[in-house]
Amino acid sequence: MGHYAAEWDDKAAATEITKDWNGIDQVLLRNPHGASAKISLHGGQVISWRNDKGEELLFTSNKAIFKHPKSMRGGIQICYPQFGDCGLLDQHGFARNKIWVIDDNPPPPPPPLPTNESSSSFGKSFVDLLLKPSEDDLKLWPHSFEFRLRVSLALDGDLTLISRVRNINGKPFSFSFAYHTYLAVSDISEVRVEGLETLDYLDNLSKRELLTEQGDAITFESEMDRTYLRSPKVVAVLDHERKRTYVIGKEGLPDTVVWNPWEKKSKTMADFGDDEYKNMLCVDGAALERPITLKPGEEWTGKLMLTAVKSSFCFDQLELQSKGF
Ligand SMILES: O=P(O)(O)OC[C@H]1O[C@@H](O)[C@H](O)[C@@H](O)[C@@H]1O
Repeated sequence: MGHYAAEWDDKAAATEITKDWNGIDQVLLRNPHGASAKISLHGGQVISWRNDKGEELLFTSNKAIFKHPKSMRGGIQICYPQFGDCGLLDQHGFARNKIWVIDDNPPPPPPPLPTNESSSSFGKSFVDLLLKPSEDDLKLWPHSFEFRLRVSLALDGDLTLISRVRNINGKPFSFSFAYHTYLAVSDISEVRVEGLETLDYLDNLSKRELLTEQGDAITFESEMDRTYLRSPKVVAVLDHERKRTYVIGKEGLPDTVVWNPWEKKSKTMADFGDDEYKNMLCVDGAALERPITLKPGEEWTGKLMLTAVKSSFCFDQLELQSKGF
């Protein structure tokens, strides 16, 4: 097992494989300070991310349906090769409903930057999952690809997901992509999203009408389903009641989706509690407006980095730079 997880300096156990609700393998990443992440091979879905106090940072519905092949409501879902219903495939594409495999012999992580103390803690415990299309997938979407998903947990508890999609087809193909990320929040009415002010967005609640964000930070008082276009590399979600800030960093992912179903839609979702909209917010790093096109042999990389800090913490530019953003 140790060959796909780099060892911690203090030799604390870094990974463990157990079974999920369907008897499908899941990988537990742990760091020596008690932070952890759980990834199911079902969908390559991150199903838990806990800080060093054992607090769960991702939302999972109490009514989630844990039954293959449907993806579970919550965590971080991989939406590929289609986002939403903009295409011929099922909603959000097939990747989230497939069984991925662990790569027992992954390429090593890049060496830490010598000048930078905190980056040396980056990506020490990781797993690489692979997805290749089945014959049935190729009937629906006739493009051969290899999808490598690396999930890493750092010493400071940061969670990083790196997706690499390679075209192993004879012809170019295009796809859209999102990390559909369910953040756990204490009360959606007390939550603010910073970093998306003044941006153009597509309002998915009104036929993808193109609008411009007018307000300061985004706050919530009704259903929201928007795709912010060409958003910055870093967006922050402030949970005032819990005094927690999520910092969402991204690379290769120009867009950001913000989704909360609110009360009426919640009641129509079989795998979601009527009041659970109060305790979640989806903020997805995504590539939607302009689909990614890969020529034969080309590879695309999309990276998401999640940090959860106390709201009093000042996440200044230097800190971001030290983490590679
Ligand atoms: O119920 P699903 O397929 O997981 O999708 C949930 C939501 O996911 C969001 O990302 C979309 O913007 C919404 O339109 C969608 O309703």
